Amino acid sequence: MTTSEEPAVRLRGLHRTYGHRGTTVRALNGVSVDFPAGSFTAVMGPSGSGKSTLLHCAAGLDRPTGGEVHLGGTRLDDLSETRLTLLRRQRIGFVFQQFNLLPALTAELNVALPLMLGGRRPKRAEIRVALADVGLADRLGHRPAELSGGQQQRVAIARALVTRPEVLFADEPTGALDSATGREVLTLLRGMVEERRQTVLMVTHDPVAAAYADRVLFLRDGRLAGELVGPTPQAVAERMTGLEAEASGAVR
Ligand SMILES: Nc1ncnc2c1ncn2[C@@H]1O[C@H](COP(=O)(O)OP(=O)(O)OP(=O)(O)O)[C@@H](O)[C@H]1O
Repeated sequence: MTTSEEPAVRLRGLHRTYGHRGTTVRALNGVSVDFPAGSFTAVMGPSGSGKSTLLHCAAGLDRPTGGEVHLGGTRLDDLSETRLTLLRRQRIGFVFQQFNLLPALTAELNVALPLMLGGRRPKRAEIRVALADVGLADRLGHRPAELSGGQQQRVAIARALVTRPEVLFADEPTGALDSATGREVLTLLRGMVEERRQTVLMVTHDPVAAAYADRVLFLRDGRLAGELVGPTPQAVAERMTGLEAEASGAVR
């Protein structure tokens, strides 16, 4: 269980290398950071800086090649595949850029699925509440193709939160949405943080999206390259411009 002193997620000396055509890519190169319970953190950085790798390692979707990942009091990086699958199912929620809903299932069944996979027979009422919480009480019987992009992402958020996970990981959750719809989704995530103390960790390219978080972490070449607490879109954009200039070699 997570106690008040314990961060929701703790990363220590995280390394992730990939072998690619005989060369080694260091996607993460020694990242240590804590994500407090009830906090909303955005991760930003130039393309290829390691954002998705960090999110995937922290969520137990990928294994680091070195270092430690702790979720509450549990160390993830050395769990067996079976225990890791179980832990992801019970304690982690994940939202993807492309929603990843099952096209043949209604919104109601998409949301019920994680509970069913966990061996439970979900009560109709709890699925309805989960969908009502994201403003979709009237869309229970719709399939993904019958919903707008923003509505599909809301179903995906309801699905990710129905198990009451300790941490919600979101990889570019507004990347496939127009800016107005994206803002609605971000307002929803912000509300989950404020009303439920939901811990949220989000990768984004968008300074406006990042400014919804309490804190923005910047990555460069697989390492932490600073943070902004209480970010504004302007401050985030300025940092990103600096990092991108460094990444392209314009500044050293
Ligand atoms: N499966 C893989 N095999 C080989 N290299 C990989 C793999 N996944 C990621 N990489 C490399 O690791 C580095 C970090 O990738 P990652 O996807 O984490 O970056 P990112 O910051 O999320 O990028 P983007 O903003 O473009 O999505 C990149 O150089 C990428 O090419």
